[in-house]
Amino acid sequence: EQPSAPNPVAAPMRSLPWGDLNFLQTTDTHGWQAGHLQEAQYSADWGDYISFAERMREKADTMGVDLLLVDTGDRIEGNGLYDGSTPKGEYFYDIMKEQHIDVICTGNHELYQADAAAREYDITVPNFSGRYLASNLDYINPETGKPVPMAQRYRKFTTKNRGIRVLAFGFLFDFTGNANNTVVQPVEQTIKEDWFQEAIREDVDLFLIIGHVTLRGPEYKALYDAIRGQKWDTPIQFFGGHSHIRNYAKYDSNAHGLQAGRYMETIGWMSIKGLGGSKKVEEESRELKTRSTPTFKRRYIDNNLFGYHYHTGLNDTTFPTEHGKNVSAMINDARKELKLDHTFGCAPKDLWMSRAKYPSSDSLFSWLEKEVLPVVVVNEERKGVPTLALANTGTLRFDVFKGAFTKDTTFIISPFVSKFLVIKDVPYKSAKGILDLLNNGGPVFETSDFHTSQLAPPEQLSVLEDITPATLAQDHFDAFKSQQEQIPLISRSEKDSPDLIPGYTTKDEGGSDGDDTIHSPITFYRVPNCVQAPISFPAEGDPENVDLVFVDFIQPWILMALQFKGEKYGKQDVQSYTNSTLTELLAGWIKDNWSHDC
Ligand SMILES: Nc1ccn([C@@H]2O[C@H](COP(=O)(O)O)[C@@H](O)[C@H]2O)c(=O)n1
Repeated sequence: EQPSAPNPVAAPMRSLPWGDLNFLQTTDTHGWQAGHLQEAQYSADWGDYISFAERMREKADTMGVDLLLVDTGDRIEGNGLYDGSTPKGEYFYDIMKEQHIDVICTGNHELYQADAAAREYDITVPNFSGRYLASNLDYINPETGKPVPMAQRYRKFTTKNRGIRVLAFGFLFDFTGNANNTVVQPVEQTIKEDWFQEAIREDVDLFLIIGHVTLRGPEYKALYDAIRGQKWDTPIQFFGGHSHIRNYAKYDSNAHGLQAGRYMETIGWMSIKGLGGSKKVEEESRELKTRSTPTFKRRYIDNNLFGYHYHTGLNDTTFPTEHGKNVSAMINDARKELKLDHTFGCAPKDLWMSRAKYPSSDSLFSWLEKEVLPVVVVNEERKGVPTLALANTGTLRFDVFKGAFTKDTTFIISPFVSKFLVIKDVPYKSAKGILDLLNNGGPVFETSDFHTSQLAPPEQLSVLEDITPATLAQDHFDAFKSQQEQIPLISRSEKDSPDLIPGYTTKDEGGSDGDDTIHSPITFYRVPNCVQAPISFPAEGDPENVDLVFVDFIQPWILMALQFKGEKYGKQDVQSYTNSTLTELLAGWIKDNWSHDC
């Protein structure tokens, strides 16, 4: 743990089911390798995760089973540990590489910026040489201008203890927002290629598909169909990512998928019992002959030391490995060098992305729209011109907690290098309808690559309905009726069971027993795709024209919406509005408005 991390709190736990082949998964860690320094239940760091993996490997060796680690991308953008240096990731890549990851792939965030994609190719791929897979991704060699595979397309290997023959692929969803030094081939095209068709005809005990892909997205459906077209019953294990949720999919009795959340909150655990393999012990071989299909089990591990001790059966003294401790020290040194604890001000209260309703005084997006945008969206040359300022809600990435607002917090909230752009003097009659179009979509966006869901926080890709106190109460009632595991714990006296900590209460295709820690549930309110602030509007009546100002990420949607409104604007009409990034503007706002000590 980092020195300033809060101590984990004891909670009722579920143990990890072991199989012949076991996995630990990270995904969408977004630079949170220092762990959560304001949330005790996610307070373990990358060093602790290294100790955990090493202790679990020792356990696996003792049991004669195998343990593999996978990471499914989006390792960068979202935390000062990556975003706080120039160039970005100065300390990050060295920290990341200390974990022995067996199969690793790329996420969309590694590809938004050309410099990040180049670092991925030059640093991360060699750091995980032979284990980094890029089944549908090419890098444009800057010297030749020609595409080369980002990394090897697939990997075939045999596990150490059980001799299980694994064929692994590493995919990225059909992403189109990448910088022009990479080429993402749609998965549906890749599966037609000769190398892929030959690979899926190989005789193996398990197909392992890791990807920065949502479990129920069309890409995994295509991959599943392609493999099942050749091998009707070879077990397939999928690992997914991208939508930031804990999730599980059962494609058939022999093909399952796991997705391990986001931001180093969750370590995914997957175990498969009954796989073929050349090194089975005698009695188990007999048992396996009678077993028709393997069994798949999953857990979502809260990333904290209480859980790590619980799952390894070790304690403060016996748990940490030298390697893990050294990596925790590396992270602490990097944080100090980057001055991530430097305080800009003190947040007077919690502001929530999705735990509070929008609009409301506790909503992060109401704060952005009402307090921040009207102050930071300024261009001296356009002073006094009526302006509509728009930002997508996906541009903010995490809650603000009451207390110190540090350099780290600015990147946690707003990691992107997005600046504001302007289209000047847009007729107000057209400009005023843009927000509604972006929020309510409609046919104009359905026919393009620009689905408006890309504007909102990724969690909303999968959480399609509000989770309110009323729905939670109903769930609790339903669970009670069907005698679910959690209920007796919630209703026991404090003496028997500690107060439950609010956190994940996952319901997925595996049921409602996936979380390793039993939590009390939290609310989730969906938010609009974009918010808007009117600035310098006349006291009465509507302006004739407005400056339409927006974060650069949403430019394609803005141009499309304007066209729909009958306005003929193109890229040539878009100009720069601010020199500073939203992150820098936010930091300035905090200094000016919340500058007192906590
Ligand atoms: N410059 C950017 C880049 C991304 N976003 C938002 O993030 C979403 C993707 O996040 P994942 O972690 O799921 O990959 C994207 O859809 C945008 O909402 C942004 O706002 N600005």
